[in-house]
Amino acid sequence: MSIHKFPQDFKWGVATASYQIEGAYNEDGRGMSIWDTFAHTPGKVKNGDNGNVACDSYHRVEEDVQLLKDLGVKVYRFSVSWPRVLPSGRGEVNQAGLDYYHRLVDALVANGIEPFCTLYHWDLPQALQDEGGWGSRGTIDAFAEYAELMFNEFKGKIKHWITFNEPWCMAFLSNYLGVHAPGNKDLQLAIDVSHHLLVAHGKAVKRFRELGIPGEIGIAPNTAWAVPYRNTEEDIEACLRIYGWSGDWYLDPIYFGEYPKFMLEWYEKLGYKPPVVAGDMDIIRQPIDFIGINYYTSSMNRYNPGEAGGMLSSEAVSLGVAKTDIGWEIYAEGLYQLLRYTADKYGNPNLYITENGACYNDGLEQGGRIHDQRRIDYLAMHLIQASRAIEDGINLKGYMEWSLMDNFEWAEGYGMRFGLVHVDYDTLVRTKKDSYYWYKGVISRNWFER
Ligand SMILES: OC[C@@H]1[C@@H](O)[C@H](O)[C@@H](O)c2[nH]c(CCc3ccccc3)c[n+]21
Repeated sequence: MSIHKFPQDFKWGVATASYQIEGAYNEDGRGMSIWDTFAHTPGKVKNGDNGNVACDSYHRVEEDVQLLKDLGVKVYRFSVSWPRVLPSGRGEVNQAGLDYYHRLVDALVANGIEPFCTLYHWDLPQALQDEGGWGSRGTIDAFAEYAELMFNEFKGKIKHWITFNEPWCMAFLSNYLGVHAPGNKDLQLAIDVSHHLLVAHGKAVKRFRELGIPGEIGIAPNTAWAVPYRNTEEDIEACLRIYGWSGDWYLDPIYFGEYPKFMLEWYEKLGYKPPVVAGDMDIIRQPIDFIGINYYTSSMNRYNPGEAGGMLSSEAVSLGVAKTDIGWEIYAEGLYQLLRYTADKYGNPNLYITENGACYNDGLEQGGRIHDQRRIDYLAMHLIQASRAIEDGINLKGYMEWSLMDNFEWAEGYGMRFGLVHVDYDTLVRTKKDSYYWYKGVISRNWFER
């Protein structure tokens, strides 16, 4: 057994997202989002689940903040529902929507918890989608206006801001693979969406600086690590394309003002390229204060130019390790390698792990306890790698576990549970799982033994 320690000021937290927990989808003036439309479309979400009610967090601010306080977190990462504050995406503000976030933020601050606000976690106002959504350059300025509204409204209260959660999901999972809202399957559209969201990110960061908003701002790509099947150039390059797809494609324009050459050449070989307009790259490359790392799993990849290799000619081969209940392989070493790669490539910037967690669908046992030992094991394995990264000089400043509570797991619906707290979706009763108590201990001690 060894002791794994963390720095004194390490920001321990948990994360959630608006569409996954709030519910109240048509209350108090909230406008429709693309996820309301998508989830209401038969066949898109397992069991026909949707976020109409979710965890009903819109009506349970005090109850949820009490869960956070009991857990002892220093930060709480949540996201804002853009259509709740701007029902049509731009123009008229819905004061009741802003009031909800004021209630949440004020309760957090009153309990000594720092709000960590994601401006966009996938719930685009449907009104903007009707005008082309992220495939249209018009959405860029709509986002910048939304961001400015939130910066001014919460100036001094919210000091940690994330523009976008997982650009790859916004672009490729949603517009090339068609798995998420709005469900398109168009590679050029996905490349257009990537570019437009990057310009929108840059404009928001620029306004953040110009407005003199106190605090820090960053972006949270989902970056999957990839291990080469054989130590050959072909397999290594197949891996480079995998994390280039979801990581470098977004971070290189921000840090270097240009798309990664190897990915540009790959797309151009297929006949695709980003719709760059003069001046875009200078807007995108506004300096940011941190990178949010969302890490869950890794893959082993090998070069395969055939069908199995897909658009990137990179085929995933099983790592031969245990999987969580959603089928993702458990590979904690990949977190360290990803942190190392990111630190080395982008000049050791401040990093937060903005998401890390596991899907285990353990249910309520007699006596109302939930023995999710597998989640505890998963978290411990990954926190060991986080502690190792810090000892190696990587500027990892915090860790936000996904997720505070079971919630709407996108296309998987409510069948996949990631929470430290169990939610009974019939009664909405919250029940702390064993992992909640374990994580509470880690936070209070700032170390753990394993
Ligand atoms: O799937 C668990 C969580 C989601 O609930 C979060 O909203 C989202 O930020 C998030 N990202 C990832 C990794 C990328 C991914 C997203 C969705 C589906 C499959 C993989 C896992 N998760």
